[in-house]
Amino acid sequence: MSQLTEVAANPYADELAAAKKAVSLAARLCQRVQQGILQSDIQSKADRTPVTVADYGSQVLISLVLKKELPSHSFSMVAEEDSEDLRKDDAQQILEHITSLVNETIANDDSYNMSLSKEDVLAALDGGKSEGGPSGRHWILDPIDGTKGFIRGDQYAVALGLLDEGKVVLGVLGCPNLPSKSTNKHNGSSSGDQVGSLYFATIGCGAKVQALEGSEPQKITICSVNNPVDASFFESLEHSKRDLTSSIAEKLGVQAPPVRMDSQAKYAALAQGDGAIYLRFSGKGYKERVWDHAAGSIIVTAGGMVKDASGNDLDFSKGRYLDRDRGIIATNRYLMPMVLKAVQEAIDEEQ
Ligand SMILES: Nc1ncnc2c1ncn2[C@@H]1O[C@H](COP(=O)(O)OS(=O)(=O)O)[C@@H](OP(=O)(O)O)[C@H]1O
Ligand SMILES: [Mg+2]
Ligand SMILES: [Mg+2]
Ligand SMILES: [Mg+2]
Repeated sequence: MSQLTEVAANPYADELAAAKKAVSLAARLCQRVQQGILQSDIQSKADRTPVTVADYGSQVLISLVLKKELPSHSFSMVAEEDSEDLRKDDAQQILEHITSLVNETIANDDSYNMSLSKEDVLAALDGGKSEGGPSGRHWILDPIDGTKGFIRGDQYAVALGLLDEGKVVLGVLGCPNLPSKSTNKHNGSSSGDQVGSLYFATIGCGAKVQALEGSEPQKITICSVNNPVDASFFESLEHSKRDLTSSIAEKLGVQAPPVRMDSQAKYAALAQGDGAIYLRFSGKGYKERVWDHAAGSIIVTAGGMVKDASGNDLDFSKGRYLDRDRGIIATNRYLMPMVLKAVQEAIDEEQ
């Protein structure tokens, strides 16, 4: 397809190309850090959740690449991290470390001839303080989703979405540790799946996967199981109300044990047909953040459905938090009505 035809078919082709480039570069930084992560690379945030040099480095690189690749676009970003903790006196060493990680990642790639100062790094981080909302365009970024999984050496995702007039129109998920069925199918490999994939979708154009290091994109499809007895479900490793999800699974007659996985890699795995259902029910009072679902949900909705517990679409237009009714359910269109019914019954019984 010529570039002109591609732009006509996909009005977000330029943004998609920039987002894929940004996420790939950030994933490279993350992979390097995960291989040799030290206790001194990890900090604790005010809400007691962890953040690492790679979360910060990834956010800096992504904002940098998006600005470089889309110079004529206005820039607004809703991102998880900010510079506050790094501006403290005792954070100077870690800030230096982040700055050199970012500069080394740029130097190892041929695209940009530049070097960032510590001030540039702080300013790039604060470019993610937008409130988002229902009008205009806003990037939505989780520079590392599943930081706990990242630290453990397990699954994590670099998750970038684009909100346009309150709707998610594009999503890219870099999943360095997730095996991709689709890329494997086409490279003829029989000795295990290709690990390290880039999943992406733009509204109305389906979802695809390619190797993080670059390969021909392949379409992915959600599984077509229509009997819940044959379905398996994903849930979070640490933030899941297991009593509720097991009650839902029991009502559905699901036989397989839950697949517990960190991060939006769950959405990617679901979108490529590795399982049939993703149930996300967090503790009472926890408000979901838009960056934990924007990229993942559009990759699933390309072939499946993502709803809240009342069967409504997720509303990303309300700022940094998701306006939703208890719980998130992702599955194919055959299973969704049955899952929603089981969810309602399980919630009613719980009350
Ligand atoms: N209490 C509570 N309940 C629900 N969700 C929470 C909670 N605390 C944090 N978070 C958010 O969960 C994000 C990670 O989601 P996961 O699906 O990877 O969870 S888990 O780590 O597997 O449990 C995680 O994203 P990252 O901070 O990007 O890792 C948080 O935004
Ligand atoms: Mg997250
Ligand atoms: Mg994060
Ligand atoms: Mg976090």
